[in-house]
Amino acid sequence: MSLLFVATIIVGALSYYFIRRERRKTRVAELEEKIRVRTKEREADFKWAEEESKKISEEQRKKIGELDFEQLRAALQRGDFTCSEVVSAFYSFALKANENTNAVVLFIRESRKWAAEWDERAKKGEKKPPLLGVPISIKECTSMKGFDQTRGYAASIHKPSEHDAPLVAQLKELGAIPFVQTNVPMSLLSYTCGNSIYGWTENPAKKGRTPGGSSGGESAIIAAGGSLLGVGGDVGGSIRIPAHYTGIAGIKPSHRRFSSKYCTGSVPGRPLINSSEGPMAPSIDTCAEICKLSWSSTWQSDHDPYIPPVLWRQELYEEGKKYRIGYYTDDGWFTPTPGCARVVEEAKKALEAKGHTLIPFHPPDVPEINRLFVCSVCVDGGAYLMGLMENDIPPPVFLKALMPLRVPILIQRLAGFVAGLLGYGRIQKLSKAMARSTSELRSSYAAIEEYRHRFIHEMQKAGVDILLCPANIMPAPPHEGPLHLSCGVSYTAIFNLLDFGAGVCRAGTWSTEDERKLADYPTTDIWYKMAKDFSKDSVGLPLGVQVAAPPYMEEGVLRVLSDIEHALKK
Ligand SMILES: CCCCCC/C=C\CCCCCCCC(=O)NCCO
Repeated sequence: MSLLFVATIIVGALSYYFIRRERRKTRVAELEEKIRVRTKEREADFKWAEEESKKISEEQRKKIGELDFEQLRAALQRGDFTCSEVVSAFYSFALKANENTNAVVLFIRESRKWAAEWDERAKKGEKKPPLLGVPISIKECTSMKGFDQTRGYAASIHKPSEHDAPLVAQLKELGAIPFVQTNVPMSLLSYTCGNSIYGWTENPAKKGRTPGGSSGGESAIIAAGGSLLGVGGDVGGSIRIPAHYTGIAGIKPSHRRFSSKYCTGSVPGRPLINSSEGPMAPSIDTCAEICKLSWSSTWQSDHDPYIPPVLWRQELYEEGKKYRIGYYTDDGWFTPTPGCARVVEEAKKALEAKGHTLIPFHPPDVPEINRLFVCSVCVDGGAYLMGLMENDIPPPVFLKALMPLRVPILIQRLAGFVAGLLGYGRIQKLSKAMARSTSELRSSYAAIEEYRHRFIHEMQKAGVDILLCPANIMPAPPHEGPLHLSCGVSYTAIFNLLDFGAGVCRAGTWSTEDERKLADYPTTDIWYKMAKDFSKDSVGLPLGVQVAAPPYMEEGVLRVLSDIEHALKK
């Protein structure tokens, strides 16, 4: 009897195992087929773009390629080039940029039609909108009607969106022409850039290094000259870290300045830590111009009543406006590698020279805030992410990164306790990040709400309006680096948790002196060792600084970044 029982259990377990294995095989085959089809569509798209790019003379293309954003905009307004000529030129710039970066996901073929329509209207003498004919690149997960927002999941191929994201829709009405979709990391919850559908995106400054993420396709195409303006999104640094790694600029406004309607985030249903769309461009002045145009009317709140009708506040952006700026180079959680702190000191001096007042500021309790961020950005301990990944075919390093989340929460904490006994306090701290119950989740949310008021109070006490700090702990690391160092986003994630507006502009370059000083960088735990390792051999890589301010003060952030960029950008 008992033998029969044991045999039944074994047969049952084996059948379950084999059925699951077969199901998985069938699923993988289905997903691989989807990727094969998408790869063919992508190749066809690139051929199409190549043909279309020939519809302009070499001489015209060269002239267009020499223009920056403002010059191109003015040339289009004057009618020096038609929108169709400009879009043709940008197909070729994007293809060229893609050769070394693999930033482009798909071309938006309707751009050809939109350009022709604007040309037609201009011919009829209609009033020209302010962004007439300016081509813009769009992060893959930003809703575009008729296009997939896969977020790197093969399962989401051929499930096109029915709507444009509000920021895209508004930019289109202002005359801009979305012409290309750009790459993201699978899940979006990482600051690298790669997935099984489209592969890895390279940093144009150095092969083998990431352009950052999740808006890494955007930063790469812009830094490589394939686009003059892009739309990214940011829930923990996804606009700002790519800007820092590639030497461009970007701003994540506080989340109720642009509507997020129709935007597919990394973890839907997440309160408090929200994703914000925002502009990315070679210069912060372009980002400022886009914010100004967008907030010069109540378009966003007219289309999404959850957005308060806060208009552009020119008085905060006025050239010559002086601010009291709190600055720090170390947040008390993760000491940045040398160049990343040095550029903050240089930006501080440049701002003082412009007449701003710089005051040392210590953000309170960042280690605890980092723990609360990880808890709240995942919400359910990683269950949603793991569900999607298990039903898909992630690059192996993504599975490795998710491994700690597969361990039951009690074991995570026990392992953290042991790490604490061995002197690895930071690891112990993060091992307590995931909520074990809704009651723990609620108390994390309560702690975030309380922290927001405490932080503002600290700023008021110190008499500062705006903050200056590093953009990230290191210069652009190798592709897999961010997946091993998810805890390396404290400098950016804090401003998502606070819901501040925050932006980054270029402030310098990793130098031989930074490389030499790296020898003294701490190696007190595995995370510091990795950051040190990933920062090696970085001479010549771009470095940015970050500026942040409480909600609805984005104009001040843009003013300070512009002052830094003009003083320091080489
Ligand atoms: C892919 C592995 C995920 C592991 C989960 C680790 C938990 C927390 C990591 C936080 C990292 C945040 C990076 C944020 C990137 C970002 O801003 N994405 C924008 C999405 O719209």
